[in-house]
Amino acid sequence: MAGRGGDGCVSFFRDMFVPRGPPNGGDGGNGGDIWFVVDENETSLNCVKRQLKATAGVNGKGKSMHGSRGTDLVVKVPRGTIVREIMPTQQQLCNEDQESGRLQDTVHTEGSKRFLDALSHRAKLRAQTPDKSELFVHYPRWEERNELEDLPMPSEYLAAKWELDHPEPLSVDLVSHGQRALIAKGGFGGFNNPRFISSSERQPHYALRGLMGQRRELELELKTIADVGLVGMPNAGKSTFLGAVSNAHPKIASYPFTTLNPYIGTVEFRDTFQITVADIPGLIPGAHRNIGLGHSFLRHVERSRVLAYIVDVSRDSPWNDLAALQTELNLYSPGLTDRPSLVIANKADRGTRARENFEKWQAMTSVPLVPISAKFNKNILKATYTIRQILGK
Ligand SMILES: Nc1nc2c(ncn2[C@@H]2O[C@H](COP(=O)(O)OP(=O)(O)OP(=O)(O)O)[C@@H](O)[C@H]2O)c(=O)[nH]1
Ligand SMILES: [Mg+2]
Repeated sequence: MAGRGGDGCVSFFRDMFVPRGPPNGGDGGNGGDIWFVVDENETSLNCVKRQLKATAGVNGKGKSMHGSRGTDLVVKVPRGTIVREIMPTQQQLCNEDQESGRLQDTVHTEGSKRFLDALSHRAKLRAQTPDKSELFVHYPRWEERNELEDLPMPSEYLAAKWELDHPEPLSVDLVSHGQRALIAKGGFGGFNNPRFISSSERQPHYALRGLMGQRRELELELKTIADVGLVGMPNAGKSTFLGAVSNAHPKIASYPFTTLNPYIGTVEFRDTFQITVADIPGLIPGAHRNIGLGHSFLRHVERSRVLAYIVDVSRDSPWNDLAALQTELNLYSPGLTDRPSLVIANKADRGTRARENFEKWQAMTSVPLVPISAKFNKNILKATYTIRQILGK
């Protein structure tokens, strides 16, 4: 929720010789806004609190002192964050309608029903337009004397209120470093009493209250954006590969499902060209039935331009592993495997079996196949240059 606007102040100039001077209240400050800003160093949404609140604007004071603006709340989010507004469901809207209609349900006769209809309609209207005098701060003991029914409201106030009452549903995709999005706008700060001076009113004994800040219910989803997405079975060596080619230091271990969260590394070439690579948890056959860690992480490779399949080439018939991976990708999002891709045949250091497998595989496929040993840093450059070549196409 954004900050509430501060109230305007009603006050008058006072001096030893001027007991009733001109009005000199100050305006209330606007409430703080809530902003999201993309920071590429953030990797997860854990940093975003469940409830966000910006500070309120300060009330105006006498001697024309304006209240200061509420401080904006700026929240860092990772690149690839998608923000959506949660709209009230049909059911919730129905409940609200029932609530206001409850009065009617207890009535049976036609005549009294019409009477209660009118009553509840009026109650509804009143709920929408609160007593106008409540929108103002009154000078002590002037509440009764201030006649504000016909007072025109300032256009800035009306515009701010319109915006608050008719919010555009929020839907943004935060894709680049430094990108900002206004998530909730702070409330309008109330006007002071001098602003209400007119030909008919020289001494206004009222000032405007501030408006509430915007309040939104949002859903955040992270769909990582990297140039290359690493896809492979658990233990194939995805994280070892990422560690070998980039500045990242992902956790590596000899058991499956070492990686539990997506990880992004940047590969730097000699000519300063850079590519980002996303390492995600391993995928196993049946992931679409939520076996293993399921499909939930595939959204992190969904937006990659190139898919790099990491396959342990020392396993029996490694091409079956590739087929299984592709099946899972297509079950997650049909057509995902049409994306430019290459196969990185890892663990090529593992004896003759690895070499035989590789040679056999190369003879039967047309996809780029690069043998490497991520662990012993063999042929890594060939792999990164092949990726760069595919990206350039
Ligand atoms: N011999 C050999 N072992 C490797 C090679 N690359 C990785 N390994 C080993 O394979 C094991 C798994 O490596 P990881 O990089 O953690 O595999 P991963 O694909 O990230 O696994 P998950 O995160 O569990 O999906 C580790 O014990 C590595 O040391 C390689 O090129 N040769
Ligand atoms: Mg891993």
